[in-house]
Amino acid sequence: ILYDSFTGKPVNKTLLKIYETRKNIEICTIEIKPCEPNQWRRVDGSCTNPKYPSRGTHRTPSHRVLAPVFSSDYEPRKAVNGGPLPLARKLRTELLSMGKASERSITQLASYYMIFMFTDLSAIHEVANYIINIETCCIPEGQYDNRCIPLKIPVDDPVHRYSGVRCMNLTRPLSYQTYGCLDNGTTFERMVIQTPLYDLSQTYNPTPGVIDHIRTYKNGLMIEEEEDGQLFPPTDPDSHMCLLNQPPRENRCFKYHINNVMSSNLMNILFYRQHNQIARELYRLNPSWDDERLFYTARDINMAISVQIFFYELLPIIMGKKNMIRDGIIGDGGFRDLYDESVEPRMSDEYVYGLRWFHLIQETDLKLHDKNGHYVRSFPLVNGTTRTGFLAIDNNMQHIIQGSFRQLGGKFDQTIDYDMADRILGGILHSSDVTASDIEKGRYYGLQPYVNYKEFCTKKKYRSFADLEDSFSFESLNRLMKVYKDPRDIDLIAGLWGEKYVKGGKIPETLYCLLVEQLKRTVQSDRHWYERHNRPRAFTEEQLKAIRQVTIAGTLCYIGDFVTEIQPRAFYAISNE
Ligand code: HEM
Repeated sequence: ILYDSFTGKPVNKTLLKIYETRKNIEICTIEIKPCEPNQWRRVDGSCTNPKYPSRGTHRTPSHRVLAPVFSSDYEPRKAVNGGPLPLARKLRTELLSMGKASERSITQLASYYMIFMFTDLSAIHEVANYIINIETCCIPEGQYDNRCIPLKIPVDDPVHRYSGVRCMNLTRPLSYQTYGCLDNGTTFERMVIQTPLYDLSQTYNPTPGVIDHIRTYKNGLMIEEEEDGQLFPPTDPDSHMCLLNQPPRENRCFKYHINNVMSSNLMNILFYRQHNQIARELYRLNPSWDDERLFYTARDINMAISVQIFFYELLPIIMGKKNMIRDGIIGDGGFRDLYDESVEPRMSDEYVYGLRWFHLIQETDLKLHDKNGHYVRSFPLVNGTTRTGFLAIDNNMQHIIQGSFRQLGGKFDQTIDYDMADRILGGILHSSDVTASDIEKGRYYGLQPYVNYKEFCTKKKYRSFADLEDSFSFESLNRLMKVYKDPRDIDLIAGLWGEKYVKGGKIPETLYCLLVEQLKRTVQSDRHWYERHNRPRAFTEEQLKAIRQVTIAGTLCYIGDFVTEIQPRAFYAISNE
């Protein structure tokens, strides 16, 4: 049955005709085979909830915690006084300090895993749009191009007052309207490419049909290519997506996976390899199993590992373990069944957007180490985006992994690393400021002001800056008062940047609340959630126990190149304890 990606309902003939004329059937619809009650989790995410078969597939519309707000024509909302909101770049330079500071006990690996888990939910098609498709937003050619939303740089900018750069290329978010699945003039709905579930979309690729190119259809294995004794997912020698590869030595480029930020690429290679390791082990133990069973069992275990590490090892460090137990995000061992078939699998825009706050914790100066733990050299992380070929040469992958659990991560504070602030896209764009993009994009997604989200979370009213005194330090609130005339003008991410952290955790109170809001839905809406005892082909008690014992350290021992020594809790730094 052909379903409409936006409404989630079977497509009728009239609509099909419209899509045919617009030549966008492939994007606006998805074909789904009837759901079978005992089937494995499908790669394309369909039938996650049989009541809504097409919800959970890629291109499922997002959930909105608060209804979107725009001015006319889906342009950003205005300030309370009717004027434009302050320039995004101005806000960034006024609200965030630039510099470098390390956490005392959290490693770089935490940020690698964080970005890896975020790429399970999002994709870089919006970035590709402004680095590959539309490069003209800052030149006269792009001046009247409606697709362009360039970041303007004020003349007194602390960095660019000297450089002469007055504009950074940026394009509008991609929506159902962009692809012609909804008519112009209807409410903006962002088009998200991955499935709205934690199901390793980045490893298995939910785009219909792609998995057939990745699987060998033998013994549950996926295709691996060997280079220099290391195993990689298939490469495309003709791809132009690896913009920063330095040929002839660096020519590997994913064919069926996203060529992304380097840390995410690296984790993805590891989980890809892990699938095959698990499949081989399963085959050794169960030589009578067919390919289908081996593939889906290996995938099921691989997904469970990725989520177990995220929910039970990484997020508790960030959100506070007691908070997460209190709010029902994690259990205290054993099976858990929170599935509720009335809840549609959807990801909230605010959740994915809120994860951008983690741009503040990213240390970009990578310290590469060899397998004996000796420092080798530094490498700027931002020079590695889309540079998949770099990971295949000179033991780089091994050295980055070895460094990831030895180097301290960036501090969770209101300071942004220099490269994140001004050179986020390495050599791909001359100047690029991810945090200014974060502000600008929030406005084009129609996110409501920060205080409305705070109100949603605390049920209190925030009408004046004085109402915010309990949630900000004197200095952070002062910074906000300097740039915003009214607290109802404050952009969501700008509020998060300065807000005090949730008790027992390391993230802003309102971000914590938005993460909880989504993570609950994630567990409730997923029939295949690994902790359920009555999901199709559920783990036995003993099997779940084994998954519960998995750690990021154990995973790196299992699949990381030459990881023979590692601290047991590798998101924490090596200590004498
Ligand atoms: C803790 C690590 C990180 C996390 C959790 C994170 C998270 C995110 C999220 C959630 C988005 C929005 C995606 C969307 O809405 O579809 C985003 C956008 C982006 N991130 Fe990160 N990120 C991290 C580190 C990095 C690093 C290291 C780089 C580059 C080296 C990077 C570059 C970008 C870029 C270029 C965008 C798009 C900006 C835009 O067009 O608005 N991020 N990131």
